[in-house]
Amino acid sequence: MLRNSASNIVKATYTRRLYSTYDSSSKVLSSLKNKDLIRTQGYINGQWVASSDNSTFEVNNPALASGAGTKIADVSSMTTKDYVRAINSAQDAFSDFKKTTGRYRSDLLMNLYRLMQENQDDLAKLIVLENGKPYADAFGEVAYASSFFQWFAEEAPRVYGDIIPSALADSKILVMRQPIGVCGILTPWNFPAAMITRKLGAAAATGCTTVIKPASETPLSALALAYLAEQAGFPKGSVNVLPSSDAAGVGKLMCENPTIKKVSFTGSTNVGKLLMSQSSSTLKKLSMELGGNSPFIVFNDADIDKAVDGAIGSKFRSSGQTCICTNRLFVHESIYDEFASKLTKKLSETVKLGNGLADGTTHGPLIHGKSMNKVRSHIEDATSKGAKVLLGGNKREDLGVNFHELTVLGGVTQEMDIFNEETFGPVAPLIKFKSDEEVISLANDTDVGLAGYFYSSNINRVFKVAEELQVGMIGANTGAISESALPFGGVKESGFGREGSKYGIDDYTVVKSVVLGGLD
Ligand SMILES: NC(=O)c1ccc[n+]([C@@H]2O[C@H](COP(=O)([O-])OP(=O)(O)OC[C@H]3O[C@@H](n4cnc5c(N)ncnc54)[C@H](O)[C@@H]3O)[C@@H](O)[C@H]2O)c1
Ligand SMILES: O=CCCC(=O)O
Repeated sequence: MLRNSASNIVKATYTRRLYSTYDSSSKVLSSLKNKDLIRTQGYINGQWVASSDNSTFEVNNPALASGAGTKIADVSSMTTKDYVRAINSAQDAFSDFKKTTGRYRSDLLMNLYRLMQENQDDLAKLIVLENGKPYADAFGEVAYASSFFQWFAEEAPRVYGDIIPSALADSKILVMRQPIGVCGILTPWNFPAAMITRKLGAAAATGCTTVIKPASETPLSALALAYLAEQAGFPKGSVNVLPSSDAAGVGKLMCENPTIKKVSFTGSTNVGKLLMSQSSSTLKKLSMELGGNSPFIVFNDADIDKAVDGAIGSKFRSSGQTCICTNRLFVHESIYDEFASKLTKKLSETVKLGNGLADGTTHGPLIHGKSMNKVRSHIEDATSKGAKVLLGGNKREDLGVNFHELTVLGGVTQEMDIFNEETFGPVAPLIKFKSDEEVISLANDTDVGLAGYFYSSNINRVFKVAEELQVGMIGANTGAISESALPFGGVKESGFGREGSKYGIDDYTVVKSVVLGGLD
């Protein structure tokens, strides 16, 4: 589904081993080729340490969310005291790391990229265990995640300054870009590796040091990356990874701590707003990659078969649990019936729900009960207001408590919750439209603006709609936009800052100007 597919980025052999649907998590862990990747303690100042109060939390497999074999591991729950130690060690490390050359940091990042390739199969299995996505998607995520290290390895030696002519004949203005300092990184569970590498790659390329809190649902992938960073030769203190069950306490600390100069967060808009208010006391530089409500528009001149494929990829990737997943599917009234029937037919012929490590699985479970509740409430609200279930519509408790059928709803309108809120689950709501003006206005009728998609064969329409949609990223005639070269980020309440791409460097640097006088 990703343009950075495993086949064209990472050459590691796809050595999938099939598991029975109900194999315990520990059996899968014990099958990993590189057991050193399995880490359950925090990584501070180059050392693996338990939490200062010895507390731990459970990491569970969402595909087996009840019964034997569910628990994957007990992981140290690092306290705010541990975080302060990590922040101080990152500050100590920064004094040397900021002086290293871009070429040196490029080599470190390239080492890490290669190590991820070598361990791609094991890293993918860890992702399946803790996130639930199918193995092929997890394998693709490792490729996608590692591509940020490759990308930023290539950017690290190219963090250029500038020379600006002065108004004074005897002066010149020199502009340099310097690393901002210690960065706090807070990431979600839906891409346990890629949301970290997209931030860590840019930070390390510029000479920043980092303190990383992975989501408590998916700390094992993050700790495996910390181990690989150690192997890649990152100096002690330059990368610290601290799992914790105290998200609110750690978030507040990171925002209020004066040593941390930047916080980068990926997650929901509500938590983003809270972090922004907590950061006001230190005027912290922030990057916010927040929630979306992506429109997907099929115009009457679209190639319908391609639009169906694009919609399936964009809506149901990771069972609808990505921030750029389609949330509202607008279809022109003249092709609505044909599109709806082709979409439901293709889904019913190709989808197999199940454990991500089982043979043939195309879609895995939701992450937890909170997500299931949102999916159920959106379906129930929409059907109570007149929407029709065209496909799916039910839980699949026979597979596990977190499984839900891929669902298509017809006749969705603006009054329904699903139109106005991000479902973050496998429900595609179809909405009919008549004119370009109407659909652009409907698509923009939301407080958030992360991604948008549309299919049209008319080049004039392509430019017009691309200009009119209020989003940070657009897929025109494609439902797959993610790659390291893309400036990733949103507008409106989807946040600010751009990750990946050449712009990704900007958020981790500050501009310093030197007026050089007396040059006559
Ligand atoms: N824009 C993006 O790139 C992107 C990527 C993934 C997810 N998301 C958004 O995230 C949401 C789904 O994920 P979620 O429900 O787990 O989001 P969430 O905001 O609840 O959690 C995201 C992360 O923030 C942490 N967190 C929770 N409360 C916190 C607090 N008070 N202080 C600091 N950290 C805190 C969580 O532990 C987790 O690691 C969706 O809205 C989705 O669009 C956005
Ligand atoms: O969910 C957020 C990130 C999705 C992506 O990078 O493709």
